[in-house]
Amino acid sequence: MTGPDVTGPDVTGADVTGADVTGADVTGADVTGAEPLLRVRDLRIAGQDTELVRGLSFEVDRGETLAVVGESGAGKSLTARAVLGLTPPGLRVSGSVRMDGQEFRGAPERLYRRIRGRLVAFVPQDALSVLSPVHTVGDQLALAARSVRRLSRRAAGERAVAALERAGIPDAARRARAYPHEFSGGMRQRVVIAMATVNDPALIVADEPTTALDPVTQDRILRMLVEPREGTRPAMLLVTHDLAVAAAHADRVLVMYAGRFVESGPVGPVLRRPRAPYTGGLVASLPGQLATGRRLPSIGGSPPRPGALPSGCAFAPRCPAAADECRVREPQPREAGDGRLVACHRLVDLPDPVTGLFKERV
Ligand SMILES: Nc1ncnc2c1ncn2[C@@H]1O[C@H](COP(=O)(O)OP(=O)(O)OP(=O)(O)O)[C@@H](O)[C@H]1O
Repeated sequence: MTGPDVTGPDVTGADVTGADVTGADVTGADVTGAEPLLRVRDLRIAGQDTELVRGLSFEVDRGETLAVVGESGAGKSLTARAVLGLTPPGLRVSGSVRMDGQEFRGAPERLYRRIRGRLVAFVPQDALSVLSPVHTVGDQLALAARSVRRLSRRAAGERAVAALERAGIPDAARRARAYPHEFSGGMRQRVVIAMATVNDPALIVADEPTTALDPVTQDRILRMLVEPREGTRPAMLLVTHDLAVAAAHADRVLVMYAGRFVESGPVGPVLRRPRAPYTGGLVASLPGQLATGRRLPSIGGSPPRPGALPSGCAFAPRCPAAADECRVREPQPREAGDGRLVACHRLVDLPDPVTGLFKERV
């Protein structure tokens, strides 16, 4: 199925200028093996009279973790939800969301229900809330397995136990008959991982799944979510406000600001040598920078409300490098080498990295 918007002009829209991004396969209906697992093009999510996500394009390859970072309100969660077909009611979504070569944006809910679990699984912010208190853990896992596969009760039960075992729950066959409240906090988290992985999804969408947990537990859960199964590692779209989590778990990072694309690329280079001033500001305010004895720099001000965006680049009012052009036109993503895309008018004349711009700010 190929939605009309895949071939429409919106998909190759003006805000994606890099040759790789508008590559030949963007408009082609032919799906080749080279297509990434997830390809989002010109995603727009609008409320009553404000655009909340504004023309976002990105890709996630098989087995790769992409962290989506940015301050509160950047549109990270809405983007994740749009990928899952779970955008809150009342919001309008346009653009293209292709998974495994198939267009899903605008697909009927019954199609999305089928792919959620089988192709893509969701681990929400309040991950523990996905567990029902009135059913045994084994029944819940078996139900999740049967919702996407034709399985006998027995086979689904076996799949449930195998998922619990893989998630590190000892004596899984017996524990499958217990209710969530009978598990300790740590074991309940493992049950959630079993739920997310019971159908071997190719992509896991995780929205700040571990924010409330201590760093060691956080680290373990994120690793377990993408543990290879039968030699294949699931891909992950990881929404986080924590750059340290992104650095530890992601292969690539996508930085968002006020619903827009700011910068993307391999996580090490982007965080070590940010090129967009906004990324530079985020990196400069990492607590780790304190260890060097510098004052903690920060980006002055706060992000604009969706209904009160400035003209031009939304970051310009907070940007120490903003020029006249920045207050007039929104920058489009441009190739910046090393698999990097950067949306900044001043890309070519700013220091590389841009972190220094923020050193003297408090
Ligand atoms: N259902 C909704 N109706 C109207 N506006 C919404 C709705 N959901 C989110 N928004 C607005 O959309 C913008 C982006 O929200 P989103 O939750 O995606 O941000 P975020 O980057 O995930 O932030 P956080 O890190 O705080 O979760 C915010 O301004 C938010 O207030």
